[in-house]
Amino acid sequence: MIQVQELSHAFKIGKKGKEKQVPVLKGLSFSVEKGEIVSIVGRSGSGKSTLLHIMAGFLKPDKGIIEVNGVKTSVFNEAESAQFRLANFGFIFQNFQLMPGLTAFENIELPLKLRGDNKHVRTQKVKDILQHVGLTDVQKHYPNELSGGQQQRVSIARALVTDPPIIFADEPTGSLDSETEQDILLLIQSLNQTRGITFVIITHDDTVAETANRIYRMHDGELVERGVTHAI
Ligand SMILES: Nc1ncnc2c1ncn2[C@@H]1O[C@H](COP(=O)(O)OP(=O)(O)OP(=O)(O)O)[C@@H](O)[C@H]1O
Repeated sequence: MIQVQELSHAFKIGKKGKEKQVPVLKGLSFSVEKGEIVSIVGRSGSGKSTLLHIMAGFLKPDKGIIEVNGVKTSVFNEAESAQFRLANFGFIFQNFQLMPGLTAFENIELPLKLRGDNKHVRTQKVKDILQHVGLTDVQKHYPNELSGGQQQRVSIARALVTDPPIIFADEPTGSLDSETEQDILLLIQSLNQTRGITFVIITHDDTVAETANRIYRMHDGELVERGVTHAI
């Protein structure tokens, strides 16, 4: 489903004329199969977010090939990447990234508006998803009127509402207490099983990593497979 081949990326830092290259990804190759939950662990600064940004097409790599469902996305320009993202990827972030001026319902509805769905289709889809993630009762609440776990459910619902085959999650439970973390991990597993969504999860946390079918560790710019926790 996702194939990453010989991916290299370095950031330039320092003053113009005296820039230094800092290599972050060094010829990294790995793949994610359809229907898997894959987690990527590694110490802070090891390049996990850089890898996610490249896979999602936010950042162009210096070298390497990325294919998603047989489509070579690494050659896309910005507009092509944005269009591909809207159709294929959902995102979940540690700090939820909800729009503070929109209700839970409106936050979830937003990607459907961006894609041009009509009001009737939007309402139906948002209602279905609210029920699936257990938020029907708080749909009119604004983000600051929701708990952390509820806000993360809204952001998961927003990621799901366009039916993307792949969801990227960057520290999805990083701001939650351990009980709420467990709820969110169970929700991710259930969405993986009932909807067949593929998840790529970046995390520091071993409990989160172990939700995955496969764990990779970022080490010295490459990914090393750390083990299969439970095969799909
Ligand atoms: N825009 C940038 N310009 C220069 N250096 C950058 C930039 N973005 C990231 N880096 C550097 O690249 C390295 C990898 O960063 P990245 O954010 O991918 O790590 P990470 O593993 O996700 O870390 P964390 O777990 O702390 O989020 C770090 O050394 C960081 O300082």
